[in-house]
Amino acid sequence: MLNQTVISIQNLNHFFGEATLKKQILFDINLTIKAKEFVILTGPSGSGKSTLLSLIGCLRSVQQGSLNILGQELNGATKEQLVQMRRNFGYITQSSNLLDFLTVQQNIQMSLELQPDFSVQAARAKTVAILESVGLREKIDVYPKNLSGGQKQRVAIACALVTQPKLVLADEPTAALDKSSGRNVVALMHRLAKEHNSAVLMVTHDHRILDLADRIVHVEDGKLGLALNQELSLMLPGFDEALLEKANTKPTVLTYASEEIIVRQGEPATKFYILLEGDVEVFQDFPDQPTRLLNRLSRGDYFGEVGLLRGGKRTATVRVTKNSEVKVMVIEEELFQLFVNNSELTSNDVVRRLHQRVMTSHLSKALPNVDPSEIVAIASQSKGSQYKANSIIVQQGEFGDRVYLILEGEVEISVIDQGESRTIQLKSGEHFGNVQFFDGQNYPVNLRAIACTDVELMAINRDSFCSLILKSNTNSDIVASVLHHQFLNL
Ligand SMILES: Nc1ncnc2c1ncn2[C@@H]1O[C@H](COP(=O)(O)OP(=O)(O)OP(=O)(O)O)[C@@H](O)[C@H]1O
Repeated sequence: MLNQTVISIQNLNHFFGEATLKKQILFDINLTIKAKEFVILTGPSGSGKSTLLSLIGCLRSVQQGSLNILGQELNGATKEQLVQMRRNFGYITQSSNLLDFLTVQQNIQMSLELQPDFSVQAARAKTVAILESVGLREKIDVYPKNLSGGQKQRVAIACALVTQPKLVLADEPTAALDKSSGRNVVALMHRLAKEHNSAVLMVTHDHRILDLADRIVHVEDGKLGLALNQELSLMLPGFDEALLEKANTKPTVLTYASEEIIVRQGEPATKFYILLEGDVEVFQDFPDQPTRLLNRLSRGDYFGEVGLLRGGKRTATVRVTKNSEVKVMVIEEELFQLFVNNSELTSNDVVRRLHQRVMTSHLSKALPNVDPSEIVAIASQSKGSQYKANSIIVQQGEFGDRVYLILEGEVEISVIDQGESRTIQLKSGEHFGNVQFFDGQNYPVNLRAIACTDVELMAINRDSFCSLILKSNTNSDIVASVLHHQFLNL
């Protein structure tokens, strides 16, 4: 049910006008949308978005090509069949199109009256429930003129979703709203559509809500494509369109099938990848250990930066998750460096993720029994920091509320143990911290840490680190040895 195809369009063309005035508006459109997907349709004015939406909404007849909705072919459908099909849809337009002479409840009830199993009692219960989910239960008997713009749109969402439609079509639903109400309205629509298993196709020019989409498609001159610039601006916060225009290379899109390998550990790194659709898994091979799953990535993630910024070799293998199909935007190294070098925002984001990933890899190696998602969660809360050679990282006597994991460089640790001073050299992948961690108190540290070279570290919150160590305790000997070796017996 969840993977059910709601819309399947193949080779769709559409024309306006007759004879010599005949003009093609849509060209060879291909698009599939599945249940629960939230798809945003963007494109310049006059590019054909509304025409496409009206065809999908069964407000026009298909002229050429295939438009299949919920398993029914609509090329050749009669007017009655189109009307019948529309009952499966919810519509949300720019201005809420509520009827001013009806109360909120009566407006919502109108949507329900078209349903075959309509009953007044059930309709009232459904209306109350949907108004509760849009946060407007107390407005049930109010007339639309007494609602704000954002509240009207929330009622419009209630009208569109109360029938649990398989497909919601939204045309610029935030156009009349300010930034925060616009975003709230779309976030609400997103949540409710997922809860009701509805697919959503939303036309918008509003760039502030693009990150809420599962997928963005773009119409230009009647042709459909992926919205690569919009995707870039979502993933790389300092994306600059002018820079892309000047660059010698442009991003391309590649598709990979279930379980196909996109990058392989050990191979040279020359490209950066942005995940547009589907899911991947990241694996790493460590010497003398079984291959380990490090991370699962989905739309909204990128990968490939570790190899490009560290040593030029792939440090992990990225493989398409079983039964997923993946679309990635591929960016050549030169273009990636251009983005990173020209934007502090992008550079910070990429370096932050790189630190988290190197940390994930080190911790996964040290703690083989911990679920990768727990390590990723702690890595995403940890902070990277850099120290110049000879600088002090931890001063003896400071409070020890964190553990330090060395990502790059070497650190010299001095410990005074029973009146005797001992020194040890730690390197990338090793960690240090307070010896008394495990009784929950903040004791002063009895060690001093100095950077021997330039050093990059991740500071991990003490309690998070302890919880990870304790979760790895399926083999208590390993835990005991990790603790003993890393903290007690320096
Ligand atoms: N009924 C019609 N007869 C002739 N041409 C039309 C008709 N409707 C739309 N067009 C033309 O088709 C093209 C696409 O229009 P459409 O409304 O689909 O664009 P759009 O991308 O939705 O634009 P906007 O973002 O401004 O709403 C435009 O060139 C428009 O002038």
